[in-house]
Amino acid sequence: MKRGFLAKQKRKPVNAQIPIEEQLAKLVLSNTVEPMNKSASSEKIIDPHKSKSTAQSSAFSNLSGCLLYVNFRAKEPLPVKLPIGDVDKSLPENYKTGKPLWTEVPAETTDTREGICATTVPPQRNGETLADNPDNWSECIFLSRRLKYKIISTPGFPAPVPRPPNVRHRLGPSAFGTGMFATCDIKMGELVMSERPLLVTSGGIPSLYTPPPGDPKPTAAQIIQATIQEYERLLEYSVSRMLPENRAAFFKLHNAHTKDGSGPILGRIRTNAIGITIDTYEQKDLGSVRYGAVFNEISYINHSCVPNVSPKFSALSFSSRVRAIRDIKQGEEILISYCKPEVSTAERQAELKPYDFQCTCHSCSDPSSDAVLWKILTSPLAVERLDCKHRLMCAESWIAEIERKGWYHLEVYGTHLSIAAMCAKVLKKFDVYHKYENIYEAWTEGMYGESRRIL
Ligand SMILES: C[S@@+](CC[C@H](N)C(=O)[O-])C[C@H]1O[C@@H](n2cnc3c(N)ncnc32)[C@H](O)[C@@H]1O
Repeated sequence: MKRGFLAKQKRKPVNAQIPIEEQLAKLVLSNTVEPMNKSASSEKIIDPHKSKSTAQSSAFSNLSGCLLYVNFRAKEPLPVKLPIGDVDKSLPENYKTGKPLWTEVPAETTDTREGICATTVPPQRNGETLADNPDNWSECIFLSRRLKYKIISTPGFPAPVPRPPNVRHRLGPSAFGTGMFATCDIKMGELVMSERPLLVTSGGIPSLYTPPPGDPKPTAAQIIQATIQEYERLLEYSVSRMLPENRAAFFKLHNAHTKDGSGPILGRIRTNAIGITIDTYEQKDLGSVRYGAVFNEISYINHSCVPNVSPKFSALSFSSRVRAIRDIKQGEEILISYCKPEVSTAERQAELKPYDFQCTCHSCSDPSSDAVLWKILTSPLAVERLDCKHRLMCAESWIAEIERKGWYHLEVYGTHLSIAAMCAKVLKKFDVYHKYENIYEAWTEGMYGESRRIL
């Protein structure tokens, strides 16, 4: 429990010695709502255990494109908010677009150098259409050419996009525009649908605009606007590589960013992209990096702070699987959370601002929900000192409370399921043990895309 109002927020010190304009000149544009760390933006291989926990903690975070990162000389990048709403869109005086800073990477690349690239995953050969590959292709902007090589050289790549045995979802009108709905009852852990993204964009865009020497000093806001413009050019190139039906599907998506300087492509990314973790296999190491993905169908899933599904990305099939984290009834709307789960109502509402709506879910509407959330998040500590019998009773009452609230997206639900199962085993209540073990396995399948056993 390191996030949200439980966390002792360590604010990164702003480097006072370096003027903001200079810091902004080395701008890194991030799409994810989570601060990108150095390992993510440089695609460094990271500890697989750590990468697992990152994947878990970010299972629900959507991508709002609400942060800019300034890669100034200090060690940690400084996050700066991307503009939202009706803002001054003036550009630096004498602003001209520069030379493109990206390269195109051939289909079966073995290029492992650093550098921004626009590429297609899986490799698409000249003239291939959806009839040749119904699983589709993703246009990608990677911060290093090495990432594509790592993905396509993973043994077993590309695995087919997994499908449920029958179609379990449809798109249709919802209270929030278009949404996704269940076409049959779906059990906790089951696959609702899966899909390869239309577009995958880097978590960070380094220094796409630098004011020419001798030019009048631009303001911080002008540098942000120029960077957004440069980024849109790269995005235009990537979108121009799409199959026409994919491009049409992309431009059909909602754009909540029409007044803040975002171009039509960045605006759609900020409205519709979902944070994904790309885990790749290279020699004996797992590399894990954060990107953002826009989908033909998954991007129509609306938000609730009380979601009923979790999307999880697999690099092997290069697709996201949407699984139920609780039983879903036929006709129910499928909902994900665009914000972090374990934070207060005010923090969630602030995170949702770039999507341009006010959440009215029952957690947001209930003034007592923050206090209950706090109690639930700290509850495993309270049961720690109890004997097995009372620990089981307490864990069961927290499980019931979480289920009443519908907060299956909280990791603490899994904690209490495993506490209850382990206590029941010690007390030789094997029917109770199996009950919680089964729920735990189905729930982990839904939450993390893999069924985990209680050890
Ligand atoms: C990723 S899109 C979802 C699909 C969208 N409903 C559509 O018709 O294209 C995100 C947008 O959907 C709307 N939306 C999603 N969840 C919402 C909610 N809980 N309440 C109100 N509007 C919501 C907002 O306009 C938001 O910017």
